[in-house]
Amino acid sequence: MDRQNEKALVGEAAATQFVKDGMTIGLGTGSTAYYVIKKMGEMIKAGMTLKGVATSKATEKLAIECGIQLIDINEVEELDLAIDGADEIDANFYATKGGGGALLREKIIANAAKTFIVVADGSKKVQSLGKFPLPIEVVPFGYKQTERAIRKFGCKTEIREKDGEIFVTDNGNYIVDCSFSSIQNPTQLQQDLNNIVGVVENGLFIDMVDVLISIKEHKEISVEYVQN
Ligand SMILES: O=C[C@H](O)[C@H](O)[C@H](O)COP(=O)(O)O
Repeated sequence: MDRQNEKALVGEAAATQFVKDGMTIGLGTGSTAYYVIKKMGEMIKAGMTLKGVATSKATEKLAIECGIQLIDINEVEELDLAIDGADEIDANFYATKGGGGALLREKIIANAAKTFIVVADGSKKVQSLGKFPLPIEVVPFGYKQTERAIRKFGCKTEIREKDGEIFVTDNGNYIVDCSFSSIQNPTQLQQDLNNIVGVVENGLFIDMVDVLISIKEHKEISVEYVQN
């Protein structure tokens, strides 16, 4: 099975198996979450009533195209589910996110959800996190100072760019992409990174994933429930 098919399969499985009539859902960002949102659009056309909270402006646009009624995160106390992709996920179900720059809103929305579901093609499962650069959202003021402070944790850093310009997140911030050869203690690292002045949030999602829907050996869907 190729990667695109895997993304479609896990995304559609998340929607059909977990999304129920009347729910309010956190809508993820990226090429895997895309299939969840598309499927939800079909479910609404077939008669279901659903509301969504978007994790990015790109997702907002897609959700509107799919006929999903969007509400503001501040209008709800909690969400029934949030369904989102990941850049990497390890055997402890610790994930990294933010490849698309949406990590801050994604983390706020995942935290607000009763159940946080990650949908991941087979390539996302890793022994230890760190092969994919870890995104960290920082405020623009003094970003080079913040970047230097991040580097003290043993990574190479790059300020993310798009079309030759510094990439700006939906929140008006920058992203520092951090290459660690391997992240040894993700729990400690996420705390240390968030203690740096100028860091808004990091892309480590520790003890947050409740369900992982992925593809086993590039063949079949696997649904794993996590005890947090
Ligand atoms: O900021 C983007 C998100 O964290 C994405 O969910 C993550 O990068 C995975 O994206 P994709 O499903 O496109 O690989």
